[in-house]
Amino acid sequence: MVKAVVAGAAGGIGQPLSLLLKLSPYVDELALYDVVNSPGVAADLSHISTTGPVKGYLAKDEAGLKGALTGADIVVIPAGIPRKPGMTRDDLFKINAGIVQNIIEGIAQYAPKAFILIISNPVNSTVPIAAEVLKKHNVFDPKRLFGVTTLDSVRADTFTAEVSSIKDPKSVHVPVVGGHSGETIVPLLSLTTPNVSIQGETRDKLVNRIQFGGDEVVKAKDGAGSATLSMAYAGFLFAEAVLKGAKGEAATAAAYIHLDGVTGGSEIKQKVGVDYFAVPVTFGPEGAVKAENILTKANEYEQQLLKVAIDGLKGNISKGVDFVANPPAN
Ligand SMILES: NC(=O)C1=CN([C@@H]2O[C@H](COP(=O)(O)OP(=O)(O)OC[C@H]3O[C@@H](n4cnc5c(N)ncnc54)[C@H](O)[C@@H]3O)[C@@H](O)[C@H]2O)C=CC1
Ligand SMILES: O=C([O-])CC(=O)C(=O)O
Repeated sequence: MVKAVVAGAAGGIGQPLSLLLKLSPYVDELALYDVVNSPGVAADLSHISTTGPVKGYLAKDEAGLKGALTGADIVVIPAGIPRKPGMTRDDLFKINAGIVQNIIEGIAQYAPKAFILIISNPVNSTVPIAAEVLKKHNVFDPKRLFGVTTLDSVRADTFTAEVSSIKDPKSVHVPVVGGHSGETIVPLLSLTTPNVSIQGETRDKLVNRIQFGGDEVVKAKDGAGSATLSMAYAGFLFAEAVLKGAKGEAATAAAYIHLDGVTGGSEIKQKVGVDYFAVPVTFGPEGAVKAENILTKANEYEQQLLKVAIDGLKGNISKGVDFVANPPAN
């Protein structure tokens, strides 16, 4: 029996993501947690004729976070505020850092073995925050904590198909590594399958579009938030990959992970010099069983992109670690 929890379930991502999880054969029970409206979303989804109960939990209720998390196998976290035009993901840190910290405190207490999937931005920093909180409670397992970067992969596949006139974007796979914001997102177009040849200005524009795809949506939504539906789809794909692996089925997807503690991770860490990096990960019953070092296969142009990404990630990671080590005065 697999119990999945969505924390931030009443939001723009949370609702469609909960819907997709309700439809998934890999999920037997759904708990929806939020500060508002989660019982309503749960009641709505519970009328869908797929098996498995759905229950809503509000932060202010007695059962609250504890009720939602107890017995959880997987917790997906899209709780927090989204960007408005003119903001960077890092501008969300001030509010979202504390929200993620609070939810992870609950996971450390009530579901320390759950797979944790963090969507809340800035992912480059919220994942280190989560790791530090889990470490404080002596329950940190790098194989079970993931920053969800799947939307970058989904965009890379879609946009690359567009410029290569490939009809079905699902038949394209572009490995995307690094982090999840602007220049920390590194698509390795030279390693695309099937092989595509995209050069010069077309390549530069494509890389830029993948790196700043989030801004495209923020701008188009014009103050009403950021990507929600494509993110719900991407988050669902990632959650299913983790759950397939847990069942012993073959599953691989890129994720932003703590490199120590995952097979192959220390080799990658030696190259990038930071603790966290998004790389292709293979999943198994214990979570991440292998991190694939594809960075050495990147071409010269991509090596330059990697350098810039690593520089950006350093600050994002230390900001997250520092937030837990030296909590800001209220
Ligand atoms: N990793 C990725 O690729 C992506 C990440 N995001 C991020 O996901 C987050 C959520 O985005 P949206 O769903 O559009 O925002 P939203 O504002 O529509 O929904 C967020 C939900 O979180 C809830 N929430 C706030 N504080 C909470 C708390 N302490 N505990 C539980 N729930 C709480 C809100 O009540 C709301 O229902 C944002 O930080 C956004 O930047 C968005 C798109 C892609
Ligand atoms: O752009 C944003 O703020 C939301 C996000 O992470 C994305 O769409 O990739």
